[in-house]
Amino acid sequence: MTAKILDGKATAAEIKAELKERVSVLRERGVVPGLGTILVGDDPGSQWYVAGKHRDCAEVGIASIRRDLPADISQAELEAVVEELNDDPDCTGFIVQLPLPPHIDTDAILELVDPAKDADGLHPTNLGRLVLNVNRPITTPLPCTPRGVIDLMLRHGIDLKGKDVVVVGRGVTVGRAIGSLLTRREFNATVTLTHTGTVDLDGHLRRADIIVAAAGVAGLVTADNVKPGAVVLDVGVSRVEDPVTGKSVVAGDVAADVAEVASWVSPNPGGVGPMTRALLLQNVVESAERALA
Ligand SMILES: Nc1nc2c(c(=O)[nH]1)N[C@@H](CN(C=O)c1ccc(C(=O)N[C@@H](CCC(=O)O)C(=O)O)cc1)CN2
Repeated sequence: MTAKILDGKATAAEIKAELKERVSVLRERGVVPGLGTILVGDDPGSQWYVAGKHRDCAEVGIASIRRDLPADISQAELEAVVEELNDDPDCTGFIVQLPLPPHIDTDAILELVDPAKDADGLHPTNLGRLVLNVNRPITTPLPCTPRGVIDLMLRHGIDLKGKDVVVVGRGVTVGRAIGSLLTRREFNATVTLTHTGTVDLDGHLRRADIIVAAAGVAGLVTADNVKPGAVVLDVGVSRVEDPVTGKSVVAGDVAADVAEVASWVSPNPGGVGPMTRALLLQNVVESAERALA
């Protein structure tokens, strides 16, 4: 068996085309959605991700607001920038690029974001509403990566009802949030959240209909621990040394041989990453639509 590809790039392009239409409807009604980004420091990776977010905005007609700040900014100065975007009517949603420098209290910064403008869906109020299952239909932003994972499967015709989903990794942005989404009645999946303390991870993986690997451990999921015909999504990002060039390269959690046993795999890059970017835009558009309703 050779697995089919869950093409995140093509699916994200499809979502962006739909969003472009919705943005032009908003603009006709006098609303210009605007995404703000707050970037602290000069990490090249973070700069690249933020630049990508602004390119995506331009593609669909969302206005961009950038706040690029020095690495030695104080907590109080950064909080003032968050407050400024909370109060800016041109900014309908914004993100604080992570990670922040170690001297900054990240939780305090994220908590200061106006929940209605929380484009990442990571504010405690929005995560709390997700856990309480009170934002149905969607009334507050949802975390982009879990939403992207689910959309990627649904748009490839994969049925989630009654499926055994094993999530590897208990991080807030993916692992914890995806369980709250997938167990909603409209998806009706059964979710097992595994982590570094899980006994017999291989056994869990071998029983899974769907695996969402978000551990950040290169090559953690191999053909040996995947059930034939399973769907495998690779959300992991870690750095490894390329055996040929000796250079540091980005690696996913899923080994290449998984494609020999799975029915579907998401490539990495080109799978969940582009979906995360598209769902960020969708959160911004939905917030603007809600404000208008
Ligand atoms: N405030 C946030 N900070 C961070 C987030 C986030 O969602 N919100 N996630 C990551 C970085 N990130 C977005 O900010 C992000 C990372 C990677 C991709 C992506 O599309 N990756 C490509 C591969 C890129 C490569 O080759 O290096 C892919 O998967 O195809 C999108 C967004 C941490 N910070």
